[in-house]
Amino acid sequence: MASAVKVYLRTRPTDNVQGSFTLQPDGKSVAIQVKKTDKPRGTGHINNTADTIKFRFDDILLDASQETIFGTCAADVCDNVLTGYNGTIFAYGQTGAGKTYTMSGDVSAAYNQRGIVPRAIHHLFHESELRGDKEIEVRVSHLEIYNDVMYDLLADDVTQADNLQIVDRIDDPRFPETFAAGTGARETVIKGLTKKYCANEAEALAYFFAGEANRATASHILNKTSSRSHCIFTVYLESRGVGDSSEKTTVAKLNLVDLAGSERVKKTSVSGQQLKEANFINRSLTFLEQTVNALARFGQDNVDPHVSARQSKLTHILRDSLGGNCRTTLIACLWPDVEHADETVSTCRFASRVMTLQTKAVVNESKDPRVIIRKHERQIRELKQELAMHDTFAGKAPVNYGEMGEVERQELRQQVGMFLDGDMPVDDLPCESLKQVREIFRILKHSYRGAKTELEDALAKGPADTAVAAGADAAEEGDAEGEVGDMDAEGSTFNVGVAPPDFVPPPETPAATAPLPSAGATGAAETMRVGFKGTDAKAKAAAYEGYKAKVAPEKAGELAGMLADLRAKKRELREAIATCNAAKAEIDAVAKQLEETRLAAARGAEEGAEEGAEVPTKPPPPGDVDVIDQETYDAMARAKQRKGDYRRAFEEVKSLKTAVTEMSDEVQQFRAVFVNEFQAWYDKGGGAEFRLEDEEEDELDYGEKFDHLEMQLHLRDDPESGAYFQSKKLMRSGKTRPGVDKSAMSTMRMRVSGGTLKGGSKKEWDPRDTAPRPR
Ligand SMILES: Nc1ncnc2c1ncn2[C@@H]1O[C@H](COP(=O)(O)OP(=O)(O)OP(=O)(O)O)[C@@H](O)[C@H]1O
Repeated sequence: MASAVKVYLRTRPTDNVQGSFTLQPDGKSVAIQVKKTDKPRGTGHINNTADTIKFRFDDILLDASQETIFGTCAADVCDNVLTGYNGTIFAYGQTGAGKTYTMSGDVSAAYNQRGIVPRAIHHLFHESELRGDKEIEVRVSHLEIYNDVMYDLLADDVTQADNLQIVDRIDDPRFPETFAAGTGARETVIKGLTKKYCANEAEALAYFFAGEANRATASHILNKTSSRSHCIFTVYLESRGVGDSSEKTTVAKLNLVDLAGSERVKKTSVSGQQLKEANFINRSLTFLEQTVNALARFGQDNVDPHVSARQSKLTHILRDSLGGNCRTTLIACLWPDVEHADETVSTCRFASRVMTLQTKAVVNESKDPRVIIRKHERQIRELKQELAMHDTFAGKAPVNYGEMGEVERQELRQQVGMFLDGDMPVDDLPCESLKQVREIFRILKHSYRGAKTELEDALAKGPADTAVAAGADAAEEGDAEGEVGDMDAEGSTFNVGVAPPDFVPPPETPAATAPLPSAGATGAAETMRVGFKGTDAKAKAAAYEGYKAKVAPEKAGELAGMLADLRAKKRELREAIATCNAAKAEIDAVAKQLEETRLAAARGAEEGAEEGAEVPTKPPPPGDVDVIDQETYDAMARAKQRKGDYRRAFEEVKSLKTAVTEMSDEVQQFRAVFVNEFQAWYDKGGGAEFRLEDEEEDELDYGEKFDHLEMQLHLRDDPESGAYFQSKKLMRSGKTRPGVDKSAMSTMRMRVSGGTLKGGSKKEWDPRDTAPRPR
C-alpha cells in the first residue's frame, strides 16, 4: 500500500530568531520571514513580493529533546522494520543545523544526548527480546559517500574505495538478505559492503561507533565538526517464527542516513580540500533535490528524461527510500537563526517536496538456499538445547555441547590446578562431555610441557648451576618448594612442579606445541585462577569475581557451601570405601589362614594313613574339621565379625555414592545456572563497575578509567545504558570484534589526517593542507 513520506522539522536552539521563524497555532505549520534582500536566488520573486513564507509538516519540534525526537520520528519506523517493512530515516539540512546531533547524538556528552541511531539499535534489540515469538538475527553495515566515492566503514581496509558496486535488481534470489522475493519489487543493493553479525546491542553499537570514528569531518566557521560525507548506517533484520519449519523468513532493513550539510561557501569560507568537498556535497544535494522533484512530478516510475537517480551515488542508493519498497521519514534540521533564513527556506522547500512523495512498502519474505542453511544452523543450535534438556530430565548434570566459554574454561583451569596441587581428588574433575575431557588433557599437556622445558633448561645448565639457580629463586621468592626442576628428598626423582603464573593453554594449533615460558611457581591452583589472557578475558575474570562478591554473593556463597558439602561427602565416601576394603582384606586374610590350616590338617591325616589309618579321597572342607585349635577358632570368629562389618560398610558406600552423585548433579546444575546468569549480566554491560578492582588496574589508561566512572554514574541513572557504554569500551579497548583493533584505528586516523575525527581523537583541520585526502 502506498504511503506518504513523513516529514518532521527539528530546530536547533538559537538566540537569534528575532521573529524570523514563527510556529503557527496548529503546531504543524511555520511562517518564515525573509528579508527581501535575503530572498533565495532563482525563486523568480522580486523584492516587492510577500516576505512571509508558510510551510506545513507532519510535526514541528522546536528545541525538542533527543528522546522526543526518537519517540515522534523514529520509533514507528523501527516497529515497522520489526514487522518486515524496510525503513529509512534521514536527516537533511544546512551545515551546523544538527543532523549529526539528531542521528548520532553527542557521543561525548551525557547519555540522554544520544541520537536516533543508538536509540534505534536499543529499540530493535529490546523489542525483539520482548517479542518472544520471533527469532531475529541482526547484521549491520556502515557506508560513507565521500566526494561521490563509496567507502565501507566496517571493512578491514577502510581506505579501499573501488570494491563496492551499486546493483539494481528485481526479484533476484541470489541476494536473499534484503529482498522481497516474489513481490516483483525492485531493490538497490551495494555489492561488496561488509555486513557484521551482531549478537547483542553492545556489538551493534560498537560497529556504529567504529564507523563514526572513521568518518571524515572538518572544522569550519559554522561547525567545529562538520561532516564532509554522507553516511548510511543500515541494520538488517532477519526473523522467523519460533518453531516455524518453513524456510519463510522475513527480512527488512533500516537505513539511518546522516547527510552532509549544504553550505554556502561564502559563509563557511572554506578553501582547498574543504572547498572541493563542499562542491561535492552541494552537487550531490542538488541531484537529490532534482530526483525528489522528478519523483514528485512523475511518481515512482520517474520518466523525466533529464533526471536519473543514477546520476549520483547518493540518489542511486536512496532511490528505494524515496519512492520504492520502504517506509521513509525525513527529519529536516533547521538553524532558525535570522542569519540563516534563506537556508531555512531552502530546507523547508525541499522538505515539503519530499512530503509529496509516495512509497510502496511490502513485507519482505524470503525463501532461499542461504536462508535454508541458516535455518539448519539454527536447528543444530536447537538440537543442542534439546540434548541439554534431555540430560536435565534424565537427572544428568547440564552439559555444554557448544563451544566452551571463557568462564567455563577458567573454572576448569581452577579445578585442574586444585587437582595438581593435591587439593582435589581425581574423581572430582568434571568429565561430562568429550569437550571437557579434551580441555582437561590440553591443560595437563601444556602444564607438563612447561615443566619439561624447565627441567631440560635446568639439566642443560648442569647440577651446580641448577642448585645456584634454585637457591637464587628461593631467596628471591622466599619459597622455592615445588619448583620445577627441584630434586626430591632422595635426589633421584624430580618434582614436576607447576606451570608459570601467566600460563594459559593456547588453542590447539601447531604453534601451540611451542614450550611455555617459565616463571617462579606459586601453586597450580593460583596459576589456573589467573590464567586469562587478553583485555576482555581479564575484564571478564574480574567481572566474574566481582559478580560473585557483590552482585550475587548469596548465590555464590550457596555454590561455595554446596561445593564444601560435596567435598565433605566425598571424604566420607573415601573413608567408607577404605573401611570396606580393610574389612575385605581381613576376611581374605582369615580365609587364607583357614585354608592353610585345613591343608595342613589334610596333610597330617595323609601321613597318618601311611602309618595304617583310613585315607580320605579329598581333604575335608574347613567346617568338617572335627577338632579345631583355639587359634583357628578365633580367626573364624573374627572373619564372621568382619563379614558383618564389610556388609555394613558396603551398604554405606552404596548410599554415599548415590548421595555424592546427586549432590554433584545439583552442584553442576546450580553452577550452570549461575554461570549463565553471570553471562547474561555481563552481556548486558555488567562488570564494568568491577574493572578498577581488577588487579590489572594499573593497566587501565586514563580513558578507560574515565569510562568506568562514567559507566557507574550512568548505570545508576539509567540501568539500560549498559550496552551503550559497553560498546564504547569495546571501541576504546580496540577489540578486533566487533569494530576494529588498535592498529586498524591508527590507519583510520591517518586516513582522515586532513580533518577532525568525530567521536574519536580530534585533529584540527588545517586549511593550508590541500593534499588529497589520503584514501
Ligand atoms: N538540538 C540541538 N541541541 C543541542 N545542540 C545541538 C542541537 N543541534 C545541533 N547542536 C549542536 O550544534 C553543533 C552542530 O551540529 P551538527 O554537527 O549535528 O550539525 P550538522 O547538521 O551535522 O552539520 P554538518 O552538516 O556540518 O555536519 C554541534 O555542536 C551540536 O552538538
